[in-house]
Amino acid sequence: MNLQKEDAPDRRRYRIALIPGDGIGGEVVPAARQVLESLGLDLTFVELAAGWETFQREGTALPAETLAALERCHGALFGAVSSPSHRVEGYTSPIIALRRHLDLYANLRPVVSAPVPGSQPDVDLLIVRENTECLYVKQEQLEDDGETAVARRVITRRASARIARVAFERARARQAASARPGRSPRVTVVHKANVLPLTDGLFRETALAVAADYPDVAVEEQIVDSMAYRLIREPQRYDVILAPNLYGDILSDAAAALVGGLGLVASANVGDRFVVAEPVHGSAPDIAGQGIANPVATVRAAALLLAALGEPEAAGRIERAVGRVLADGIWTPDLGGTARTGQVTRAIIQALQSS
Ligand SMILES: NC(=O)c1ccc[n+]([C@@H]2O[C@H](COP(=O)([O-])OP(=O)(O)OC[C@H]3O[C@@H](n4cnc5c(N)ncnc54)[C@H](O)[C@@H]3O)[C@@H](O)[C@H]2O)c1
Ligand SMILES: O=C(O)CC[C@H](C(=O)O)[C@@H](O)C(=O)O
Repeated sequence: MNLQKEDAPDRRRYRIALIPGDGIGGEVVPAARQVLESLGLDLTFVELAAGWETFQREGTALPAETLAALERCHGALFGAVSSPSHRVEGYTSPIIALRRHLDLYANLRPVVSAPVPGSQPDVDLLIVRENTECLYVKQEQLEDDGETAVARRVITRRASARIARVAFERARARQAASARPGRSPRVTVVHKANVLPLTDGLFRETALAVAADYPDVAVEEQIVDSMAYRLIREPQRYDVILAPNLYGDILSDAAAALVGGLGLVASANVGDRFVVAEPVHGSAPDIAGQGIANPVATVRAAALLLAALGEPEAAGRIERAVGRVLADGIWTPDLGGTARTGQVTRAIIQALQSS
């Protein structure tokens, strides 16, 4: 008997947390939810609070109920939060807190050419960003004189080794999936060990030691400033870029600019037991509330979430539908178009249904 997937006894159910957050998070997460709902998978959604507005309402940016509810979910889709650029007593970025709390130690950010204005051709790279330490331990202090501020930057061999393994494993997997036909897999280790030989030196040394276990994957190293330069000059030469937390943060926004912008680029925060997918962009206060946010990055984040949950086929369907909509020129203003968030979302759902 040929069972429809919906009738199959082994059909898996997923409980997915949605955390819209602030600003355009409240526009692009509902858009991605509609796309997920149109797939015919067995998904239930739980909407959870976090962010600046939550902080103003409840005195915490990441309520205990949100953390407790996440325990009962298979994975989460996060929108974006508005973190203030000045110190606010009691506020801490919920996405940074979630990464550490859930030990989501790998931040995976695929950057791929798109059929949109401003995208470089033939870019297909993956930024593998360490996601738990570096300056993100957030241990800052103002000295007694009030004139000097100090931040602690932590790099450990353990975290460097586990993120390096992720990078080399992904390089292998990308090769197997022929992400870059005819080219050998390669990991570029980013650091600033010429100036920071202890912290970045440890990251570099650990990554190069892990490389020895992957003789089939080429390894090279690149100092972060020249990495920024070469990334923009010749993005096509890169495959997997392995970076400590802050360098990975900065390089991923720069890389997004090479393929059509922040409206298109997604990421998955992955640990051994949980995944939180999110767009690379923030809450975009400059366009929030206007209905013109590009939903593609968050829709792609939903695809990364499904892939991480073990539904690569559904993830591939979403990616192909997004590709078709972009190729058809259905673009929000960030891409030079006039489409609104809802139009792009409906076009993606239509493309899914006709596939
Ligand atoms: N993971 C997160 O929650 C996250 C990530 C980055 C920034 N932030 C926060 O977001 C806030 C705003 O930061 P920012 O302005 O520096 O960066 P941003 O990423 O929010 O915006 C940068 C620029 O890109 C544009 N943009 C971003 N996403 C877009 C989309 N989907 N469609 C169309 N245009 C888009 C914005 O309009 C803006 O011009 C800050 O408070 C910051 O702390 C949060
Ligand atoms: O603004 C925040 O609360 C977090 C921003 C966040 C980061 O990792 O620094 C963002 O830049 C990102 O790349 O996810």
